[in-house]
Amino acid sequence: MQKIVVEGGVPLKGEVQISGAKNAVLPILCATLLADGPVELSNVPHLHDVVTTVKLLGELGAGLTIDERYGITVDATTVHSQVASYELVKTMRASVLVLGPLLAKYGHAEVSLPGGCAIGSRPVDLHIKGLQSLGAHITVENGFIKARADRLKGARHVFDIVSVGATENVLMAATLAEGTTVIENAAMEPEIVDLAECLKALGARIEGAGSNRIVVEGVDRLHGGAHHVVPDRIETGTFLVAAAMTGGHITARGTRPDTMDAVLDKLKEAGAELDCDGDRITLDMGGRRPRAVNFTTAPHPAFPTDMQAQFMALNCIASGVGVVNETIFENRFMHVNELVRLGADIRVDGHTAVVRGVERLSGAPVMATDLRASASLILAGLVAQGETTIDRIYHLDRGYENIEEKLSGLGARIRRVG
Ligand SMILES: CC(=O)N[C@H]1[C@@H](OP(=O)(O)OP(=O)(O)OC[C@H]2O[C@@H](n3ccc(=O)[nH]c3=O)[C@H](O)[C@@H]2O)O[C@H](CO)[C@@H](O)[C@@H]1O
Ligand SMILES: C=C(OP(=O)(O)O)C(=O)O
Repeated sequence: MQKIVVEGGVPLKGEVQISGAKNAVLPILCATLLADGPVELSNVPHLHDVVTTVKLLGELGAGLTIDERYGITVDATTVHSQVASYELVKTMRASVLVLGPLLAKYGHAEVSLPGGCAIGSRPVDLHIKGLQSLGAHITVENGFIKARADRLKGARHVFDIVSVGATENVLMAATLAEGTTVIENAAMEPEIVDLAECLKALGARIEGAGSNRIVVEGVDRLHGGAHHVVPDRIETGTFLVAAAMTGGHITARGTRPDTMDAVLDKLKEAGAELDCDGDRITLDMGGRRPRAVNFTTAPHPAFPTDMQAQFMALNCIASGVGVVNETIFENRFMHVNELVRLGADIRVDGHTAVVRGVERLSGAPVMATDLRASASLILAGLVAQGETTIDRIYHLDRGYENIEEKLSGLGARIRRVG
């Protein structure tokens, strides 16, 4: 099995190109199922999760063309199956996002339940309730969500709690429903805005994406079109934290500073100097040790759960004590024990982790447990004395494109072995 080996101690310097966002491209690939013509996607990151989604679309019968720059064109006019199998869905939660599009387009869909994952249970009751509000009949049998509707009907739906995935499923389904759908307490993530932009390019009528109230005027059909995927704010944040931890000076290129206020504010609080200029963010730490920061994860625009592990790594070597509250997932502290193996001082009590910064970490073999946990271990390895070997890096390949090449380009001593 492949591993990543990091030798700590180099302050990162230089420029890094940011890829398209995993959490935007996955729902957008699912949305292509709604269109009556080819949909051309650019700025698609080359990630394992993208490969899995493409495989799923292929299994459903969609025509797929991939160009030399990893632009993907999906032609869903040849789709002949409305069943998403367990084999593909189990490896990736985002597969449940074919439910809304298949149901809206074909009047029926069967999608395997995604099941839990390392960071906590991943229920889909909110997805189901939302689609039921649009008139779908849904049962859960033999591990499958089975949905049926002659034609979905627009309705007002108020989400009990903010859910990114459920907002996406209902938004996609509503584009082809009869009449107006109002989604209240909608998720406001930049990836929802990007999905709405793509749907609009295909002829959907949507207002309010990015606010907590989205209004969709259903249309009879969506046509083909083109969309450029939004840059990955979590990948951007991960590189900026890496630079801050190593006392470095880097520029992230091809990103969107306006999508990451909470993260940039925390970096400033940690002592980083930041300069945002168009699609570039420059961070200068000037060799200083970061200050520990307190934060609580919550839906956008608050601090993202997908940056929790990386900032936890920063707190490990910062001056002072940082208190971290995780409110989205019940089990998203899997990286704590691994960081402790590198010499970190962290106490967990329920949803709260108290991190006392130490002067230095020391390299050791560690195990990646999920995607962002893997990233946090690389970041810790970048500042640890000696060699850190990270096992089970397939998690990393789900969500970071060429992370070791990109970090090497910034001067890090990092390599993949095995
Ligand atoms: C609000 C939030 O930060 N969502 C994150 C969540 O999105 P993802 O779409 O996976 O999860 P949701 O936004 O749906 O989950 C938000 C909360 O709602 C609960 N829930 C969700 C669906 C459902 O049917 N029933 C239910 O109870 C979840 O357990 C969770 O506590 O994970 C992604 C991957 O890490 C992140 O990119 C998203 O930012
Ligand atoms: C956990 C993540 O992704 P997923 O919801 O696809 O598991 C993530 O992006 O951090």
